[in-house]
Amino acid sequence: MSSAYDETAASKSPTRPRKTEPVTLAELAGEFGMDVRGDARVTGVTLSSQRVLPGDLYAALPGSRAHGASYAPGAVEAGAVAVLTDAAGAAQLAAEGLENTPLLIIEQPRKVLGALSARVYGNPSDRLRLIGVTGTQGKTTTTRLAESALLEAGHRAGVIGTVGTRIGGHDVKTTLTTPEAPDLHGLFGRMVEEETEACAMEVSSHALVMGRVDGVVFDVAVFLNLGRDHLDFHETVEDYFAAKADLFTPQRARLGIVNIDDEHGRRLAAEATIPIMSYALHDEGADWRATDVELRPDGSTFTVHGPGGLEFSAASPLAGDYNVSNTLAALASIHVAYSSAADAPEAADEVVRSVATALARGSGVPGRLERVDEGQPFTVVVDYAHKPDAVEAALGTLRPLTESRLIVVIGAGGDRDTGKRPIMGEISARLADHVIVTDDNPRTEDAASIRRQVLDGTTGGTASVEEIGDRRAAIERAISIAEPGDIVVVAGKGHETGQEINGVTHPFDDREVVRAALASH
Ligand SMILES: CC(=O)N[C@H]1[C@@H](OP(=O)(O)OP(=O)(O)OC[C@H]2O[C@@H](n3ccc(=O)[nH]c3=O)[C@H](O)[C@@H]2O)O[C@H](CO)[C@@H](O)[C@@H]1O[C@H](C)C(=O)N[C@@H](C)C(=O)N[C@H](CCC(=O)O)C(=O)O
Ligand SMILES: Nc1ncnc2c1ncn2[C@@H]1O[C@H](COP(=O)(O)OP(=O)(O)OP(=O)(O)O)[C@@H](O)[C@H]1O
Ligand SMILES: N[C@H](CCC[C@H](N)C(=O)O)C(=O)O
Ligand SMILES: [Mg+2]
Repeated sequence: MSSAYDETAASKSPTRPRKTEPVTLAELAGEFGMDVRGDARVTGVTLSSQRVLPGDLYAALPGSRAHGASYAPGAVEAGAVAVLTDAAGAAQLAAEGLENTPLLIIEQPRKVLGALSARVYGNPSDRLRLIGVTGTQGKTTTTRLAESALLEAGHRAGVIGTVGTRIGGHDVKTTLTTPEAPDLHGLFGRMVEEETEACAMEVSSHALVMGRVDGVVFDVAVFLNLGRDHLDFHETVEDYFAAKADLFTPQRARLGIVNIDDEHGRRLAAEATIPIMSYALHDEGADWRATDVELRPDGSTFTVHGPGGLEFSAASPLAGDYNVSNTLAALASIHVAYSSAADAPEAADEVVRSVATALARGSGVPGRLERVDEGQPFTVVVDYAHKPDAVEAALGTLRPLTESRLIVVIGAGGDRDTGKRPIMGEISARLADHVIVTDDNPRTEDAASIRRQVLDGTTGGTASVEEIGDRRAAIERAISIAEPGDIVVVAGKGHETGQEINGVTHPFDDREVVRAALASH
């Protein structure tokens, strides 16, 4: 290995390994069946011209807005030593005056991108205990719980998902829930360098369809549930199920942990082509069960029953029975991840017992039933519920915990599935006492029209309803009317720190806005 590579910009980027063994275009072309023009020694891969580091292979892929080849000149300027593209991209490069740039050419380059990225970074995922979590609801919660409890129990753990990435307990900024394959394998490479043992990551259905987890074989894949979501991206629920089910095939995972309380989970357990272990709160036939469940406003305790008579107690820092289900999934997947052939037979039992004890010491999950407490005589909770099942779950959990009134501030995001809007309005007006319909991220849509669609759903409910478009004003109003014993829920944005309106993201954090409102209450 040349020590020069330690001097590259990669050594300063926390999203990449500091050191990689250079690989030549000729080697990559041979291994992945690509045409090659010229040669270069590649030390990294990226899909984004804006994140090129010197020595990178820039993957110029066709997209929905542009062909990546249009950004190749910028990529080369930033230090890319070669470009991976298709025939159309190669022609575009020539037209842009980049005819001498070393090239790898293949039809459908996205199909090789995952395996190629893994190769460039030295297949780091093979050296991690990898947990991949899919489902409509609960991915962030489950992965973050797994990571924080592993850390608390003394294991070096990482997590990748909607709230970003953490390596050894340190935040690393990533933007997609499931990063693109080159970024993902780079992150794994860094995790291996940081001596990470285990990584829990969210696998979105977009990621599966777009090949973002290609080149990864998960030690354990987890299926939480399937509800209404992303019907803007997947044409039918059947397509959406098929996208998620693809994770439970031998090329993607060695074993599946599946929630059989969920209708689609039962179907997956029957149809999957890898070994499956089931978990459930309600189905007594499941391999992993939780009994003696005690739900409190600030968390829950329960007894876990696993295979082979394994039994231990667990205490989760999160309220709600759905979070008991998420926690059970996290514990079962940790047990599987620590039960590889190379481990001593009892090792996984020991790990999962200590993790279950550590859970309550771990942090909660940002923006998931997150309480904002400034000593006020009522409760304020910020929750990322932005889909019908999530609104139902969060409000359904808080309703029986409410001594007086349940006040909900809610909206819906623009440029996303429109069908969910009235359903979210209906659920709010049925479960809450007072609903304030406001803006979420309008994106490029007319905010008033989105609110109208949410309001349309509220008409048959028992709650009183008002409309305040400005989200800050809506939150201030909710706080101003709250009385002792009330619970105020601010739904939809959770951990988000910005509000996107017409392409501009304005700083906005529900938790901070609540704190400011409480200060002047
Ligand atoms: C539908 C979708 O997922 N699109 C993703 C896709 O876009 P695209 O293929 O259409 O790309 P494009 O914008 O036409 O650009 C073409 C190419 O030029 C490149 N480019 C573009 C601009 C530039 O300056 N430089 C540059 O190199 C792009 O990286 C891309 O490779 O490839 C892009 C590059 O990686 C992604 O940023 C983009 O995600 C967009 C931003 C997105 O919003 N994705 C969401 C829907 C998403 O993936 N969400 C899921 C889960 C959500 C959930 O369940 O909650 C997630 O995993 O995050
Ligand atoms: N198992 C569950 N069943 C139903 N609702 C849930 C469950 N877990 C979490 N929720 C609700 O869904 C919201 C989002 O949870 P979380 O962020 O963990 O899910 P996610 O799958 O990562 O979502 P996203 O795809 O939007 O990132 C929570 O704030 C809560 O309201
Ligand atoms: N990953 C989700 C986040 C939605 C968050 C919510 N605040 C909204 O804007 O709808 C999406 O992009 O669909
Ligand atoms: Mg998530």
